[in-house]
Amino acid sequence: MPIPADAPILTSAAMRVAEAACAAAGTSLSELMERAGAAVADTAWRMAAGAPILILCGPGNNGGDGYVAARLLGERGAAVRVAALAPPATDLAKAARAAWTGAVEAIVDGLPPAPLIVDALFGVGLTRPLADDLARRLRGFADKRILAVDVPSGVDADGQHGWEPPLPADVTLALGALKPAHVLLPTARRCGTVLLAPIGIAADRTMCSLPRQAARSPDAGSHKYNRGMLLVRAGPMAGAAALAAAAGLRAGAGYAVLSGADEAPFAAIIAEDGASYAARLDDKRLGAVVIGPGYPASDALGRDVAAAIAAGKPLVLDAAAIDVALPRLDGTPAILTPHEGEFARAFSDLAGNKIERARAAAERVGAVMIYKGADTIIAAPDGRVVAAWPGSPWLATAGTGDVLAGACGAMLASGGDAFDAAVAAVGWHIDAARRIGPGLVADDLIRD
Ligand SMILES: NC(=O)C1=CN([C@@H]2O[C@H](COP(=O)(O)OP(=O)(O)OC[C@H]3O[C@@H](n4cnc5c(N)ncnc54)[C@H](O)[C@@H]3O)[C@@H](O)[C@H]2O)[C@@H](O)CC1
Ligand SMILES: Nc1ncnc2c1ncn2[C@@H]1O[C@H](COP(=O)(O)OP(=O)(O)O)[C@@H](O)[C@H]1O
Ligand SMILES: [K+]
Repeated sequence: MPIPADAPILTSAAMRVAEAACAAAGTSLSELMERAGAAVADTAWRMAAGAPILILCGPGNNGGDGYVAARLLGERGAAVRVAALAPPATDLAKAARAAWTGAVEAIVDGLPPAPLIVDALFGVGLTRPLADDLARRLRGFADKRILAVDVPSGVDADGQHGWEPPLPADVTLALGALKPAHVLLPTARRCGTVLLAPIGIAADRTMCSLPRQAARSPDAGSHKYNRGMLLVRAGPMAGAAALAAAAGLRAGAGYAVLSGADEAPFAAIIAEDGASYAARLDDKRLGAVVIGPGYPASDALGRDVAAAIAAGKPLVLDAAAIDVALPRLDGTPAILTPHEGEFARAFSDLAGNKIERARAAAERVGAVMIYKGADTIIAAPDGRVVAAWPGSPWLATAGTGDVLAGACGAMLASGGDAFDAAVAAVGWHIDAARRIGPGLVADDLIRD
């Protein structure tokens, strides 16, 4: 399901800080609610296309947005009804309720539905799961078009609890910024198409969704070495390392060496005996080393990882190489690419949602983390985060992680910040997968 690219992601606490800063700078909270309600009204107007609309309002400011939207839709001539769970409890919601001159029905069994339901029950203020009765009544509307205001009600916006909403949305209109729940499973898949209403808050950009243009292009000043010389160290399953090396070239490396393999998928890749590995690590032109694809834990892996760390070159560590390297990374610029199982093994003590765990792991290791999965999170030791939801589910097939490791190597080898390199690699990987689509096998990503 689509999500706005390069959009800020704020927790509920950060939203309240941004809201207060806005108020301090002269924009009243009622103006923010008016803008939010206007954005809800516009989206509902387009989704309803003339059909009747039922707006479900909660007691807080999420409900307030619903009352504002009802008033504006009524002024436009839409057939709009309002049903409330409880009287408004905040001053802003009370004022918004008072300005709605129509009837307010109760959310009870038998409440007549409408083709479009606007869910303005709870937003970032939800503190516990919805009551069973309410959840059951909401499920009764599941066959209607659903527009969720900020988040589908019942979802914990911060993504701390994976509470499932009784009424998954077709469209979720995020107010001011995305929230963690829009980009983390299991809730992200309940939000439908996520749209962003920029209501005028100045959102911190430490956490963002994936930028649209992530791939890098060569220019007139490029040559094979400054585009990046990549060394991929093969283990016993040389095919995985070959995929990584080929992906490295496809993703923009100028030169790829596959060490410890007899053959490579492209003639352009230099496949050579592992005996020259140490000499390759010493090559001043070498931009990055990838190690881990197809290389299970063994003494040999330990030696090869240690040599790469000692060489001080930027590293991409995948699979078993992650565990081997962990205690001794020591400031070497690196990208680690664990999937769920590898992350759990290496960072079993970390708690919190996937963003918090990825961040804590990055900070602990002093390296960039690509915590893979359908809701991939990229985290830097300084706290920066990019969330890559929704990716491409066609990537759920063997070997695509090896391809990603190679792409990371390519981006890292061309120089610059390891976090930017990781973001570029994840973007390249997802773009390539989307171009291929149905039937994708990992080899397609390198033939592309
Ligand atoms: N922060 C901002 O910058 C803006 C926020 N706005 C809206 O305000 C919302 C947040 O408003 P609030 O903080 O008032 O919070 P909510 O409206 O999300 O809900 C809070 C209310 O629900 C009650 N509650 C929480 N969990 C419940 C449960 N499980 N069952 C029953 N009652 C429950 C609380 O006691 C409180 O009365 C946002 O999601 C957004 O829709 C917008 O008006 C515009 C600007
Ligand atoms: N359901 C999914 N939706 C989107 N991307 C996925 C999904 N499942 C896996 N991926 C992506 O596919 C890749 C799989 O990597 P990994 O698990 O290491 O596989 P392998 O070791 O077989 O190469 C990762 O980039 C991951 O983010
Ligand atoms: K809502």
